[in-house]
Amino acid sequence: MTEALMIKQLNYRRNQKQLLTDVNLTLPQGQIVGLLGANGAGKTTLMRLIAGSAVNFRGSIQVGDAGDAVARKAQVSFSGMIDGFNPNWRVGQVAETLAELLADFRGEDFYQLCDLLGLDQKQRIKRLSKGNQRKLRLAVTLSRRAQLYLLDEPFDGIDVMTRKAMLNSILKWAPELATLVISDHHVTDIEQLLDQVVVIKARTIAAQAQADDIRAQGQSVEQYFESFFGGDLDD
Ligand SMILES: Nc1ncnc2c1ncn2[C@@H]1O[C@H](COP(=O)(O)OP(=O)(O)OP(=O)(O)O)[C@@H](O)[C@H]1O
Repeated sequence: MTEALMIKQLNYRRNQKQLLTDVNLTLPQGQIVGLLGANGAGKTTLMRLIAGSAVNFRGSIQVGDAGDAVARKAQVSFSGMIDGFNPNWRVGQVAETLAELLADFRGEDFYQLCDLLGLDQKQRIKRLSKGNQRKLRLAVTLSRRAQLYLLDEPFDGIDVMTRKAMLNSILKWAPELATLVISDHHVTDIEQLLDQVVVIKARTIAAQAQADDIRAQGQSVEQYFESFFGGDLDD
């Protein structure tokens, strides 16, 4: 079986700073994976590298059959993709533009997701509240047909009701065979979704485990995650 993601000996430096060291990670198809780490651990950096938004690393990153950054961009739907958009655009314009740029963008899915999440097509990006900006990111990310979805802290600053709507969207819209990686440092937000947990600490992968195995040992995913930090969430 083709793995969804295979990373070997990934090392990445920026501005004379080592950001990731000897990262090895393999993820199977069809799982929801929590990428858990403290602030500054390297979650966003790792996602940008996988998505092909950051380059010039050592080692290899393979998404399905796609190895180079251009090929990976076509296989990975990354929530950070929206960061370069014109803040004056309206929500509807985002969809129109993406439909022109990306062969795998599904406008119908996007409009349905917007309805489900209560997003107004006519609102300009810059006028959206923080929560609505997070919803837009989620809608854009899930509206692509990709092998791998990377959701970078989708629930940051999100209230409980909105979080429920977003969790439902993820469960409903994530294609069965795709793999979803969700980064977070508040494990409780995503614990119920997770099949697998990857802990990133000190610039590398500290652990990888199936959520069911953690629970079978009488621990919650949150307790498991916290056990790597001894109550101190510094990376
Ligand atoms: N271009 C860069 N040059 C130098 N350092 C960088 C650069 N980009 C990120 N960093 C540093 O790399 C580290 C990892 O950052 P990253 O954003 O990947 O962490 P994170 O785990 O996503 O954190 P958070 O949970 O706070 O979002 C941080 O110390 C950050 O300051």
